[in-house]
Amino acid sequence: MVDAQGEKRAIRAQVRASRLARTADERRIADDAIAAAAIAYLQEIGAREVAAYLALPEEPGTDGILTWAKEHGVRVLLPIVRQDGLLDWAEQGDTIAEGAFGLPEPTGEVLPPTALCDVDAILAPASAVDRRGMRLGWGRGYFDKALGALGRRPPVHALVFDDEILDAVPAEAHDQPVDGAIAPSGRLTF
Ligand SMILES: Nc1nc2c(c(=O)[nH]1)N(C=O)[C@@H](CNc1ccc(C(=O)N[C@@H](CCC(=O)O)C(=O)O)cc1)CN2
Ligand SMILES: Nc1ncnc2c1ncn2[C@@H]1O[C@H](COP(=O)(O)OP(=O)(O)OP(=O)(O)O)[C@@H](O)[C@H]1O
Repeated sequence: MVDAQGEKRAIRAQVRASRLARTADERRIADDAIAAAAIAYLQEIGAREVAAYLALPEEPGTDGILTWAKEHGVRVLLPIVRQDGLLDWAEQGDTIAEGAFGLPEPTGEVLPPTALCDVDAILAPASAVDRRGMRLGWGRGYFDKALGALGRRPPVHALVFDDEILDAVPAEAHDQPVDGAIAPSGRLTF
């Protein structure tokens, strides 16, 4: 009997261990490569507004992308975890606060979940993605809900390390596929 939730838990545990095992040098090299691929993509589509996230040290980093966006007048929406399981958003500013689950969060004016409709591209956190575009998150459904609620959906790319691009991740009915992945080895389109 295939148990999608059990398989998902096992993949998340493996990814968590692999992320924690990376050295600071390895992280920096990977983050720089992800930023280069992401920035090239955002330039290619002429993005003026993007949704991304503030990364924990072990996650695929977004600092390079956020700095580039700030320098080029590209507006970035960053998620804020709500009590009810949805995500609010706030524009990238100069300060960061610690939010729910110890996640770094923006401190600006809080925008509702529908703010996500207006962006040109979404760079989503993920624990793994497969070659069909099925994305696995961290198990609370925040991005599945955020993406599932959008009428017109901007293109979504998962930011992952190369070893997180798998042949198949377990899919459940509510899982929202993504359009591509951005990893140190470059951008993949599904
Ligand atoms: N940097 C960052 N911000 C983000 C996300 C993210 O993945 N990364 N999110 C993306 O959705 C949302 C928050 N998602 C969360 C998802 C799960 C848990 C959590 O508590 N998870 C479990 C087990 C995690 C694990 O398997 O390692 C726990 O800690 O008990 C917390 C936040 C919004 N902001
Ligand atoms: N659109 C939705 N509406 C209501 N509940 C949802 C929705 N999407 C996901 N969920 C719930 O969220 C929980 C976590 O789902 P899942 O294990 O697929 O998370 P995930 O893909 O790791 O999370 P995330 O979307 O945050 O990256 C599940 O219990 C699921 O029922």
